[in-house]
Order: sequence, then C-alpha cells, then structure tokens
Amino acid sequence: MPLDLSLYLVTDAGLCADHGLEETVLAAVRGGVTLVQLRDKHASDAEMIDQARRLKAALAGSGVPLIINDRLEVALAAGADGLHIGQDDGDVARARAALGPQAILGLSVQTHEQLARLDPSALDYLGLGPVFATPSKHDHAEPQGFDGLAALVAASPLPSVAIGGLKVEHAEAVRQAGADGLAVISAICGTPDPEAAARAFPRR
Ligand SMILES: Cc1ncc(COP(=O)(O)OP(=O)(O)O)c(N)n1
Ligand SMILES: Cc1nc(C(=O)O)sc1CCOP(=O)(O)O
Ligand SMILES: [Mg+2]
Repeated sequence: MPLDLSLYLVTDAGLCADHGLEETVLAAVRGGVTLVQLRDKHASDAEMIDQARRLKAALAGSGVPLIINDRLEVALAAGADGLHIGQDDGDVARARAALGPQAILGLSVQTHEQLARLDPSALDYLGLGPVFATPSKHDHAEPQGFDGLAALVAASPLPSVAIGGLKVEHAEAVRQAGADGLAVISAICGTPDPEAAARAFPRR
C-alpha cells in the first residue's frame, strides 16, 4: 500500500491516558488518521513491545501502519510496520538493514545540513520540524515557522510530514508549504473526542 502521510498521529502515554492508548488510536483512525507512531519516552522496552503488539492487533485490517519511535529492537520484536528515528537515534543504514526493504523508515530533519547529509535511498519519509514551539517535546529544536518549513520541503528528496505545535487551523499552510502531511500529538491525543479531533482535519 502506498505511504499516506496526510494525517500522522504520534502518541503520548500521558495525553492518551483519559481514553486509553488503544481506544484513542482507534478513535483517531475512525476519524481519518493515516499513520500511527507509538512514542513513549518512559516505558521499558518490554512495556513498549507489549503496547506495540496490542496496537498492531487493534489496527489489523485498517490499512493504517504502526511506526515505532526511536527503538529499533522494539519495532523488530513487535513486528511493527516501521520505525521513526531522529538525528541522534542511531544509524539509518543499520536500521534499514535490520528492518528489511518493506518496512517504513522515517527520519527527523531540522536543518539543511542534515538534508544534504542523508541517504534518501534508505528512507521513506522525513519529519520536518518543529514548525512551532510545543510542550509535547521538551528538547525540540528552534521553531522554523512556515517559511522555514517550505524551504526544507523544497530541498527534501523525500516525501515529508510537518510536525510541532500543529493544529487544524494550520493544515492549509502546511499544504501550501508543500509537505505531504502533518504529524500531531496534542491536537488529537488528550482532546475530549479524538475521533472528532481527527475528523476536523481537512482530507487531502
Ligand atoms: C513524524 C515525526 N517527526 C519528527 C519526530 C521527532 O523525532 P526525534 O527528533 O527523534 O524526537 P523524539 O520524537 O524521539 O523525541 C517524530 N517523532 N515523528
Ligand atoms: C514528537 C515531536 N517532534 C518534533 C520535532 O520538531 O521533531 S515536535 C514533536 C511534538 C509534536 O507534538 P504536538 O503536535 O503536540 O506539538
Ligand atoms: Mg527520537
């Protein structure tokens, strides 16, 4: 199935706690989320493997892939559809070799220097950000705004998704900047109705 980056949900255990992780993700998928990333900075590997297996089973038949944040071994153990790594999360070539050619592999990029260095043949997409400052990632880089995003998209050799402080009202500006989609945590997780929150994003 072709990779659909249009509405990418990144999870947060704390923000998803009200409805529960699985129910939040399933509601968001009913609302139109096209890709899900399991991101949990506090869980042990064993806990994350368990969460990932449960999410993978819950997503079966939906056509929505499950990506694991940061942890290659978790992605492998859980049979996830892919992995998202940042600049300091390990080697792209090693991840690709371990995951195999079919897996989805994404990389975070914040600068043009990083873009110039990457090997697009090993990757499926880039996460570009942050567009805005956000409390959802305490160690985020300098915000780029939409002009910075557009410049990165224009120089990107791969499909890209914008991330960082994005809400429904930013969807059109993200589209105009040329990104293939947007990735969100708090615009969906931690809202009273994650399905409605996802549905509020314009379809592409
Ligand atoms: C889709 C997407 N884009 C960017 C990121 C950020 O990854 P990273 O820089 O490794 O930061 P952490 O998420 O690990 O804190 C992402 N997770 N997803
Ligand atoms: C996980 C993540 N990565 C970012 C980056 O800039 O690479 S910003 C971010 C957090 C996005 O959460 P929210 O949608 O709540 O702002
Ligand atoms: Mg990371």
